[in-house]
Amino acid sequence: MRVLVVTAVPAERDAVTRASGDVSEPSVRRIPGAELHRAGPFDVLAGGAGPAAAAAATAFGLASGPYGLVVSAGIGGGFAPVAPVGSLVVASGIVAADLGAETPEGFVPVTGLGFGRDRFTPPPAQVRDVAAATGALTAEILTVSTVTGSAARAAALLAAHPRAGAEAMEGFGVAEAAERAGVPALEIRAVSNTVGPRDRDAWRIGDALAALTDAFGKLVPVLEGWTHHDRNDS
Ligand SMILES: O=C(O)c1cccc(C(=O)CC[C@H]2O[C@@H](n3cnc4c(=O)[nH]cnc43)[C@H](O)[C@@H]2O)c1
Repeated sequence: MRVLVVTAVPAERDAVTRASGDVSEPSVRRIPGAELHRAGPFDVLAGGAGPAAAAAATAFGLASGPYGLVVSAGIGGGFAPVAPVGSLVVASGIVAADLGAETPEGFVPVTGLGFGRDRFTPPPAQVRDVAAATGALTAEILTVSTVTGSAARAAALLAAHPRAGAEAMEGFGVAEAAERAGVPALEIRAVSNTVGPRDRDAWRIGDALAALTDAFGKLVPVLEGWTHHDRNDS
């Protein structure tokens, strides 16, 4: 099974491609708006930051397929104390945390307004396998368009989403495009910073990128298992 991995920036893409060993001569294919870097079972692209860029890039990536799975991957903010810097989170739910409306009574999600959707649920068996292979925490990952920068906003997000482990900016866009293409989607985040008051100097991007490489290395045999399982089922 080939897997499309969608990151925001090239540094995250390269952290994933490094997982499959020798990438001195990466195989690169141009698709509209991005480069697809082939590395073992993964085709990896850096689609840009935010859910809109991620959805567009995922749609073009999937159209170049076929793919059996899409993974939104990269660094992310972790909610303390469950997801410390350097840890890994795999999404049990991919949630658009700021898609809705402010009202006098507070934030109302689009579903409360009577339209749209604000969450996708990745396939639980694959989430379990990823967590077991990588040691990732399983929790909801919030998609936000604005990086959280205060303790008050972090607390409000956790109050609204008590099962949240991390936030990032692309997962919901990737999942939306994948759903429309009929392909299952996962989200995996390596925690580079704690969600809360902004302190860019405290971000441990190098450690998080190393954790991402390590995680995708551990996923290669897991994917082979899924592929064999698929074959045995057919
Ligand atoms: O400056 C660098 O070297 C560098 C290397 C890799 C990645 C970056 C990014 O800035 C990636 C942006 C990407 O990261 C996600 N992210 C990370 N922390 C948070 C957060 O606390 N809240 C929301 N998103 C976060 C997000 O998906 C961004 O698109 C820089």
